[in-house]
This record gives sequence, C-alpha cells and structure tokens, in this order.
Amino acid sequence: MPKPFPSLDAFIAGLPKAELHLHIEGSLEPELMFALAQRNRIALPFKSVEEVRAAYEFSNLQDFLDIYYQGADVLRTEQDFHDLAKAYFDRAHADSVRHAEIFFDPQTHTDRGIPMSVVMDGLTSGMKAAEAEYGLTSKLILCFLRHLDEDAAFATLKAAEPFLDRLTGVGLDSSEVGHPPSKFTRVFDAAGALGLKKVAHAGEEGPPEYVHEALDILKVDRIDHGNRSLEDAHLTSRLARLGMTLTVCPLSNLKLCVVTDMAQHPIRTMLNKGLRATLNSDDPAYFGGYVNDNYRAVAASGLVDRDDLITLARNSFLGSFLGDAEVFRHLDEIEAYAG
Ligand SMILES: Nc1ncnc2[nH]cnc12
Ligand SMILES: [Zn+2]
Repeated sequence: MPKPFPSLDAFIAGLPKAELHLHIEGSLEPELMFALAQRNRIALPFKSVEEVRAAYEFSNLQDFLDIYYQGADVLRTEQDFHDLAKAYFDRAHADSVRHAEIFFDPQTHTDRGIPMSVVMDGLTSGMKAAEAEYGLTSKLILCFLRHLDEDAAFATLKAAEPFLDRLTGVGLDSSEVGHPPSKFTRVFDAAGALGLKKVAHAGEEGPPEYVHEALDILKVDRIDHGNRSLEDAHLTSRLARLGMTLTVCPLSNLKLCVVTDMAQHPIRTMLNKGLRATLNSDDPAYFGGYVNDNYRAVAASGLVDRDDLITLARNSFLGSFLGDAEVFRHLDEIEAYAG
C-alpha cells in the first residue's frame, strides 16, 4: 500500500532525489549578486534586486546567456565561489536533494583573469561543507563553452589537469545552434582518455542530428535536455534501448521558449516512450525555480502522477555517476519514503 500524503506537493517536498543538470553560475540569486558586487566593489548595471529579476525575460537561449555571463562577473574570489556553491546546496537540501552533479563554466572565469585554482578551491570547499552539514554528496562537471573554439577548450582541459581528482566529467554548454558536438570531438576524446565522464547539451534548441553526434562522436554518458530527440523516431527508440539518461529542465524550457506552455512539455511523451528522463533546474536563479519547483510544475500541469514522480526520482539516481552501492541505497530510501 503506498503511504498517503496530503498532496502531490507534499510528496515531492520530501521525495529523495538527485539533481544532474545544474549550472552553478545559474544559481546566483540577485541578492547574492548584489552582496558580491558590494564586497568586490563592482558597479552593477541594475539599481535593485527587483530590477534584476525584471530583466529576466528571455525569448531564446542566447538572450539568457548574454545576461548570465554578465551576472557571473561578480564572482572573483575563492570565498565568492564557496558562497555561491553553499547557497545552492542549502536550497537543494531544502528540496530533499541527496546528491548533485553540478556544472561549472571555467572559461567564463579564466577569460576574466580568475585563476582555475580560485574557482576549483571555492567550489570544492562549498561541496565539502554541504556534505559535512547535510550529508549531501556532489560531483563536479567542467563544461566547455561551445561558442568558443577547440583550442580554447583544449587550453581549459590543460588548466584543469592539476585538479583531475576533483572532477568527475566534462560537459558542453552555451549557444547550441551553429556549434555542433562534432566541433569538440578531439577534446572529448582527450577528456575520455583522462578517465572523465562525458555529457553534452544537445537537442535543447539544436536539431536531433546534434543528439546523434553527441552519442556517436562524443560518446557521451548522458544527454542534457534532449527535447528535440522526439522529432526523430529512430533516435527516440535508440535512446530508450540504450537506457540513456536525459537531464530535462521544464522551467528552463518554458523560460527560454523551448516550449510555449507547460502542458505541452515533452516529459510525458519521454516517459511514455520509455526514456530515462530526469527533472532538473538548469539555472534556478534565472528560471524561477529549484528542482522541486520543476517537479511541481509538471505535476500541476497534469503531465505526471505519483508513480511517475517516483520513476523520475529513481531515474535521477540511476542516471548519476554514483557507484552501484550508493545508487541502491538511495533507491531503497525512495522505496521506504513512498511505501
Ligand atoms: N540551458 C543552457 N543551455 C546551454 N548552456 C547553458 N549554460 C547555462 N545554462 C545553459
Ligand atoms: Zn543547462
């Protein structure tokens, strides 16, 4: 007998989950942006927190990226990166996140003269603090900015080599259309040879062909977003057969006009087609919600029921880079919670 809960929202609140698609720079809340600007004596082009939030109206991915890279400029010191990460983990813990695999964009920082060591030390001390305080585990995924060239990605991988023991994988993000995964074939091969996992944003705005390239050429372990895979029936059944994890971000998709209406979000079709979909927040400070807001948004639109929510939470651990023993421990916790 499933345990009774007063509402689906209450069920979501305590449901143990992992978050697999979170850009740490995208968790920079306007309040922290102002605090860091003040601490680092940086003038912001906004007068107030309200003005910042009002600027968060996007008609596509590029619109958002322009403001997101601008916001990251307040991050200067190890303490800033620590505070950024710790603030995210505080929110994640409140959403019953037990494990998070977080992206960071080193080129956004090293191109401004911030050393890789400052970024790495700040983020990893935030990760350690969350594990000590909450038992919330995390892993770090270094993303290459795909609007920059292959040489820049190679330089970034080289700069990260002293920190390999703190990195789990590499990813590919930023402006998708016009920057296919194949542009980064060699740097992904090099990252794989270093023992790193591989993920890539594909099929967010870009065509199904980019998802094929991510699988066939980059040999990724997960696809970030993947929405447009559904336009290709052969690709969809291939993803299902592979048990390939898709890290889906409903509120991001709505804010960036990848979908026009939450009721039309492809998560229902993905589950119907047997895809291993997960729910994630992407850039929560910019898209109006953390991971539980994403679970609630799809539940409120009638796209998923209680059993689907359990499947989505299970998928988040099954698709993680945790070892089998840890995955099973988390799956047992979900079973005990849901009854
Ligand atoms: N949703 C997204 N797509 C591509 N690059 C990103 N960087 C941060 N968020 C992103
Ligand atoms: Zn993303």
